[in-house]
This record gives sequence, C-alpha cells and structure tokens, in this order.
Amino acid sequence: MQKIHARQERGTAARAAAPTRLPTVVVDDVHVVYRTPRAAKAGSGAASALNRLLTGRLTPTTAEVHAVRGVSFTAYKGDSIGLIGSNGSGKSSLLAAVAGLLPTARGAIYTGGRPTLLGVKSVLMANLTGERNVVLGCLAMGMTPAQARSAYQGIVDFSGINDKGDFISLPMRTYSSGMAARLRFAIAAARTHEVLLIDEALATGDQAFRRRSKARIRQLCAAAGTVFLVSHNSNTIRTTCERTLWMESGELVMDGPTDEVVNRYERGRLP
Ligand SMILES: Nc1ncnc2c1ncn2[C@@H]1O[C@H](COP(=O)(O)OP(=O)(O)OP(=O)(O)O)[C@@H](O)[C@H]1O
Repeated sequence: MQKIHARQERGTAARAAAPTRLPTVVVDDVHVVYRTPRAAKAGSGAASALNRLLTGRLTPTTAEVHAVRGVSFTAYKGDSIGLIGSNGSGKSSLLAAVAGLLPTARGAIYTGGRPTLLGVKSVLMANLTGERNVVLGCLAMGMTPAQARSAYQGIVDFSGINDKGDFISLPMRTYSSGMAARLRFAIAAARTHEVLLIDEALATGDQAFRRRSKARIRQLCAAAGTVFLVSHNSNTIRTTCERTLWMESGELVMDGPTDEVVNRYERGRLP
C-alpha cells in the first residue's frame, strides 16, 4: 500500500489562502474479490457426497465473490464517515481493504497514516485476562510499557468492564460479546489514530457506553484523524458521523451528508 505524503504549504501565500483539507484516505476504483475453494457440485445427494469423501474424489473448484465493485471516494482529516448498506453489501470488505488486510483485485488505496481496524471479529487473547489484553493492546499500538501503565486505569474505566465486579482480572473468554467489544474499543480509543476504522464495535455496548464512545469518536476526529464507522444502527450513524457512504451489492450508491443519505436509506430509495 502506498502512502500519501501530504504537501506542507509553508509560503505566506499558502497561509493566507483558505485552509486546505488534507486527504487521509483515497480509494480509487477499488474491487475486492474473494476466491474460496469448494467441492464440485456433481451429485448433490448425501450418498454421492459420502462416496466422494470415501474415494477421495473431490473435484475442487473456486467460488468467486465480487464483494466490492469499483468504489471510489476521498476521506479528509477530521472526517467522521458512516458506512451503511444491507447485509452482504461489502462494508466490512471495504474497511478491511482500507486497513490493508485484504488485497484489492483492481484499483488502489492510498492512506496518509497507518489505519487501525477495530472490528467485532478482531482478536483479543481469549485465554488471557482483560488486564493482560489491555497491556498487550497498548504495546501493540506502539505505547511504551510506562505509557501502557499510565493508560491502563483510564481504559478500564472507559470500558465499564469493572462496573459490576472485578471482571478485568478474568480471562476474556468469560466475557459477553458486548463486554469484549467495549474493551476492544476502549483500548483502541486510548490513543489517537490517523485513520480509525470501526466495524460495528459500538453496536453491542449499552446506552451509557455508546454515549461515551460517541464523545470519544468526536475527540479522535478533532485530535487528528479520520474515523470510519460501520453500523446497522441509523441513530448511531446520525449522532456520530457527518458524512455517510451507502453501499449496495458492492457498489457505492450514495456519498453525502449523513442526514441526506440515511433518510434515503431508511426510505429504501436509491438515488
Ligand atoms: N471470507 C470471505 N470469503 C468469501 N466471501 C466472503 C468473505 N467475507 C465476505 N464475503 C462475501 O462478500 C460479500 C460482502 O460481505 P461483507 O461482509 O463485506 O458485507 P457487509 O456489508 O459488511 O455485511 P454485513 O452488514 O452483513 O456485516 C458477501 O457476499 C459475503 O458473502
């Protein structure tokens, strides 16, 4: 993945001019295609499937899913961008491609900083305690051990994990999916990110946590970066994002001010 090197305007003329918006992510005609091996269809009954397994005569073919189809947009520093669309429309695939975790079949993605993807599926270590995961997460984000120690209590408080007992000293596998999502978000939100990509991580939190995370996202945007938020909750998108991208069948069907885009989406009206 290439990087954008934002031009530093230093001249007097540049200072006098209207402030330029710095691009942080440029997505240019991007396509994402999954290729998954699958057994050939010949004979769909249980007997022939068993026969193929026993004889080892499985004929592999490749299934292709064209998840993202020619998407282009530019995100700027300070943008908070919602990503909406029906199930399977390609939102998570697009975010994973922006994060550099999925290759693009065609097109290019340029980012001005290292993107951080925070998703419901991103892994914390299930057998380690919440406490250990907080420290490891901080170190993984580039903090020094001393910085991790000083960030620790703030992260635990923000996550609300210990509100009803000492859960932070229990292994992560004992957490509900909502608790794990809250801890993941609290760890990621402990430092500013040039580009933060959040995939449904807020949806599982309770009211109080959602309020805290929305406020934190606004701070993160103001502090420096660009935040992308995938959510099926229109209200979360409305209160968190100023701009929204609407995807359907892998294509970007609308990109504009959140109210405009979400209103149309809720009425099911493609532009
Ligand atoms: N690992 C994978 N292998 C093959 N196909 C995949 C894979 N992940 C996603 N897909 C397919 O890519 C398409 C887009 O999926 P994606 O998860 O990006 O959509 P989404 O808009 O995030 O969906 P949702 O709102 O349900 O989370 C779907 O058809 C899905 O089946």
